[in-house]
Amino acid sequence: MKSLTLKARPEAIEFTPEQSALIVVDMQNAYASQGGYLDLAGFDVSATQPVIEKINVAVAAARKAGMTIIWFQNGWDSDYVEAGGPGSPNWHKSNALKTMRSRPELQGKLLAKGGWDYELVDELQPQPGDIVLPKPRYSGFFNTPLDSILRSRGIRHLVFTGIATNVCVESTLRDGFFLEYFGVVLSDATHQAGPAFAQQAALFNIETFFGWVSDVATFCDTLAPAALARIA
Ligand SMILES: NC(=O)N/C=C\C(=O)O
Repeated sequence: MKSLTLKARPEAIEFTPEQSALIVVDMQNAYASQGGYLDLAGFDVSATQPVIEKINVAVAAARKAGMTIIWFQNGWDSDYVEAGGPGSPNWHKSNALKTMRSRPELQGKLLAKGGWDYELVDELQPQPGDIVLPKPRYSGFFNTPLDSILRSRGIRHLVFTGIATNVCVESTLRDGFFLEYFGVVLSDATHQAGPAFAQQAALFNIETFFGWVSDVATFCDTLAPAALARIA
């Protein structure tokens, strides 16, 4: 296995594709489509289409180079037992749950397994061999088998894409940092929930304290020799 050097901020980082995962965070209608949860809760999702396209490019390059692809889907059972009741901070802070409480006609629709809001967007669909993980909270490490899956495969580097940069992407990357994973965000394959400064702040935090920041073109250029070597 040959290690590659990815140009990134604040400095380049070495990784081996076979020991790295491309993580796609919550690219569901809830987060990326008009009429989905974020849109209904008042967040701007008008600029998510380019992000979807960039993620498709990054996923294809990662797959060709032999990286593991992991897709997260955020949400709960349709009775919202997994969301927690008033005894859970999630019940108080989740804007999906709050939106449904203020608009009862939406009850059972937002982030509920089996519904359109929960589904991944049509343009981004897992392929055989990819790993799809449901998650009940912002961090992909919480109450999921992510850590075991990564450790059993010897994966130490996590490349992040998805929505939202400042919530589930950052939460998962931070938890990964504490578990000794090296986290890299591809900034143009992510989008924030909230104003543009939320994206800038999340990327600042990641590049300064928790990980590295690169972009899809640089990632694909770096992987190209590994993909060619696998074909040859
Ligand atoms: N996927 C996310 O980053 N989610 C952000 C907010 C939420 O799920 O309420």
